[in-house]
Amino acid sequence: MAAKAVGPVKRSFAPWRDPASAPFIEFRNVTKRFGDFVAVDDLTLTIYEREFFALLGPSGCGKTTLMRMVAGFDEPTVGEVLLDGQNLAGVPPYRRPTNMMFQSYALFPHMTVEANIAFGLKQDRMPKADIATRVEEMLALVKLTPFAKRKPHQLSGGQKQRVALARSLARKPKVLLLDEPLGALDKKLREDTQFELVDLQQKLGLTFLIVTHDQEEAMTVADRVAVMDQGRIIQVATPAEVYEQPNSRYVADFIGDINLLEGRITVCNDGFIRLDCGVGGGTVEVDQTMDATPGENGWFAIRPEKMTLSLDPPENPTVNCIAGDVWDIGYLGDVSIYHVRLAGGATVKATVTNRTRLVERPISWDDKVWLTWPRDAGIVLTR
Ligand SMILES: Nc1ncnc2c1ncn2[C@@H]1O[C@H](COP(=O)(O)OP(=O)(O)OP(=O)(O)O)[C@@H](O)[C@H]1O
Repeated sequence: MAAKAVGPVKRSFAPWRDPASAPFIEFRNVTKRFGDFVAVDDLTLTIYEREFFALLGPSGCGKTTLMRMVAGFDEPTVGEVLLDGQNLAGVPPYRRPTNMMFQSYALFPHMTVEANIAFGLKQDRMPKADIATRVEEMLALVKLTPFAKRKPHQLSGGQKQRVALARSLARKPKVLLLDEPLGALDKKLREDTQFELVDLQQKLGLTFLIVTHDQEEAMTVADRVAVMDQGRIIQVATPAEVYEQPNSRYVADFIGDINLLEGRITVCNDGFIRLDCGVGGGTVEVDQTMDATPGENGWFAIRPEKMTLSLDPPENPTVNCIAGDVWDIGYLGDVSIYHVRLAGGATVKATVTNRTRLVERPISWDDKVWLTWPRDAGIVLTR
């Protein structure tokens, strides 16, 4: 993910920081077992109204199961799921103010776009005239008015995705549940659609819960992200927080690219930590406040784009400076990723932005280089 910007700049919306905010979706000590297998493990989570919330994690970590418990396709084995203060236990899916949009879209192939959008409304026995108005409104919302009479096979992947979205929104759910909604789209269309989704969510003022294993997608669309592992939430925070202040090696490593150097904490004062990373990493000093004791093991975590690579040694190389040899260079166009092998044998990645069009490579294979960084560039993790 390199030095990519962290999502669109969002409104100043942060109900999770306000103790007076009422929870909207609440998981209270929820466990979900399938036979002996624990898919969700004693999980507690609060999501707020109008939030765009992303569940992120590797395959099988329980993301979809969580979402299905909101939709009513699964019930918790233990614990409660509440929506707007109401316990959802026993409420069937069609009685819940939620709608789930699947990756496959599940459009009816023999029906036109407008008939697909109208389907749920007919089932709800909405008066015909109202259905027509609502369908028109939804078509305009997803910019598909000219395609109303087409069948799904006459649409592109992105258009089908928008029909599915219009159909999910037609019944005006309070919560839209999106399970890998953009999985079928190519990268470029996917990126455009992510911004459209955010736009739509803000325009409608709805709560969106998205499941994805694409971390860039989660970072782009979400107000907050929950990073999951084996049925548990490891960290819930804004995209910038999970990127800049991961609470563990698991989160640091799952989101973007990161270098982890193991060491021993030698000094830990208020706002300052020193770590001895041995021959490979040298002495690291970090501006950070944390609970740790000298002597404890720690990991210095730093993103590749936060290191400066140089052919010349720095003037005062006592801390936050390591030397190594360029072992590999990955040219990605916008940036190059340098793999630098340290004396101890470990490899560190550093990203260099290719600002000029020059194909000249000032730093090349086997060059001896120095990596430096400021004291606020990385963080120390103890788990
Ligand atoms: N109906 C079921 N019966 C038995 N096991 C299930 C059932 N549904 C899910 N599981 C198991 O629970 C775990 C979590 O599944 P879930 O679908 O929630 O994962 P996920 O994080 O959404 O994964 P993916 O990203 O692959 O969709 C998996 O190991 C899965 O095999």
